[in-house]
Amino acid sequence: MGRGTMGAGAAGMKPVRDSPASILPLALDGMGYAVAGKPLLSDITLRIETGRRLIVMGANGAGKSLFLRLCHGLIDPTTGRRLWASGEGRAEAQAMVFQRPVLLRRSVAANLDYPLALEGLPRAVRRETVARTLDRFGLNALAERPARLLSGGEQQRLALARAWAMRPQVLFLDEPSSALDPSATKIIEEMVAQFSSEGITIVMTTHNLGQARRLGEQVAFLHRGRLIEHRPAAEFFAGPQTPEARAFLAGDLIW
Ligand SMILES: Nc1ncnc2c1ncn2[C@@H]1O[C@H](COP(=O)(O)OP(=O)(O)OP(=O)(O)O)[C@@H](O)[C@H]1O
Repeated sequence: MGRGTMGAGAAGMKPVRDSPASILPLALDGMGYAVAGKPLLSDITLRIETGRRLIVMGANGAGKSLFLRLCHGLIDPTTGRRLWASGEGRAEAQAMVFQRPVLLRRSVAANLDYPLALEGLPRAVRRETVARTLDRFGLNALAERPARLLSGGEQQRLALARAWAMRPQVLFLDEPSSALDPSATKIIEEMVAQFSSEGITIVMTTHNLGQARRLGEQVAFLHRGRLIEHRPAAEFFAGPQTPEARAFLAGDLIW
């Protein structure tokens, strides 16, 4: 893990709120999503366990982004159920980061502060949290820069740092490094691995098979809106059980 890149460790980082009850595991029970009667996701049943790293894979249009959006609660299932252990997936216990980060037209520091303020945290706690987050992720030199003028890699680092500062129990990542070069991708992977080592549950889509191998503990493979494999990553990569997943992995080798 690139300590130099990441700055100071998490030791001493105070949670922004008292230890809340776990919202996980998340059980999806026959979950589906249809638009105008057309099913886009069908009959998804799986459990997302506390502290795991689940990689969601599949070809373009397989339903990966919809899957994340449904889990996170941006949209609701039209069939089946999404059941958090806590009853509700409290918004403050989850975060989502997209392929293209959604940043405010403000400084880097203000982008970190904003969601903390929305949470109603006192100014002193916010100031300390922002300072520690900047320090931890090597963002000090960028603190006063307009966030939207950062490079793509810096913007994504900020988006992940901002999510982390909220101390989520589960982080949904939708192709967080697909627009980035290899060195920026490496930093994003290091951040994800650190979050995971702190106990944050990771649910992530990626088209990068190397990344899926490096970060995945479990793989959920979607094909045309259906979950056709859900297994430990090592088993999945050693021998996918379905012809669709085999073809997908073979395609990557040919590429
Ligand atoms: N609101 C919507 N209305 C109609 N169709 C939709 C809607 N949202 C998504 N779709 C369709 O559902 C399918 C799955 O979309 P989704 O974005 O989840 O795919 P994906 O696996 O993330 O693909 P990619 O790898 O290209 O990002 C696609 O065919 C998409 O066009």
